[in-house]
Amino acid sequence: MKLLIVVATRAEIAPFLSHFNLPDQPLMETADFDVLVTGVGMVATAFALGQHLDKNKYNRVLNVGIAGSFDRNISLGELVNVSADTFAELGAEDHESFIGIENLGFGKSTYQSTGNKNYNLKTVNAITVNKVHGNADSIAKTQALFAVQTESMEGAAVFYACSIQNISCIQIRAISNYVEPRNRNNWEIGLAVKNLNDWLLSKELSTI
Ligand SMILES: O=C(O)c1cccc(C(=O)CC[C@H]2O[C@@H](n3cnc4c(=O)[nH]cnc43)[C@H](O)[C@@H]2O)c1
Repeated sequence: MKLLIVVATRAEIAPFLSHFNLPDQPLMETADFDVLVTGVGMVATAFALGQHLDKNKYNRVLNVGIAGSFDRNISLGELVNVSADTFAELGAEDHESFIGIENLGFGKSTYQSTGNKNYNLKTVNAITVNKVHGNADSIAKTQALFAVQTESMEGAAVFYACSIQNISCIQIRAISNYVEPRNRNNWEIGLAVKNLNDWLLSKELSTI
């Protein structure tokens, strides 16, 4: 059995894929690891990963990608290890309040990494969203509700699929931007992608 690397877009791990000369297709298989490119967002990720894990066995899943940070103590380009990830929009609005899915009695919204190791990275809690934050009011409301450090559009979906399939799963993200009123000029996608790929290429993948 081997490692499955899950990523939303090919661009986020292009240097890694080039290094191993992997073809431009959603699933890339090697002797030591496979790479699944799911598409952006929790729906695309849960479907692609669920379908794949149903027919293929792995001993570990590694979700990688870029992410936004609420926490200004985390530098742009820095890598973080996400230990818990919450579907932030799952629930109901109740006038000015929000009722989480737990309190509605329909399940749970937070999923954990499993089999985590010490990678010498900051460990953070995250949310997963359908809509990238870019409005001051909604950012303030979200921070008051969840008090997490980072957000992505896929992380909780990967943890969810792995928990159903009982597969060990970790999530490493490189911070490309702060969660703030939208200003695409402030995003450092190139730096985040470089640092993420340098980290991946520095690792003996079988030890992750
Ligand atoms: O142009 C945009 O507005 C834009 C919005 C989200 C993502 C992108 C990407 O190019 C990469 C896709 C990937 O990025 C993750 N991501 C990065 N920053 C954030 C964030 O602040 N909030 C949520 N997700 C973020 C996300 O996981 C996407 O899959 C471009």
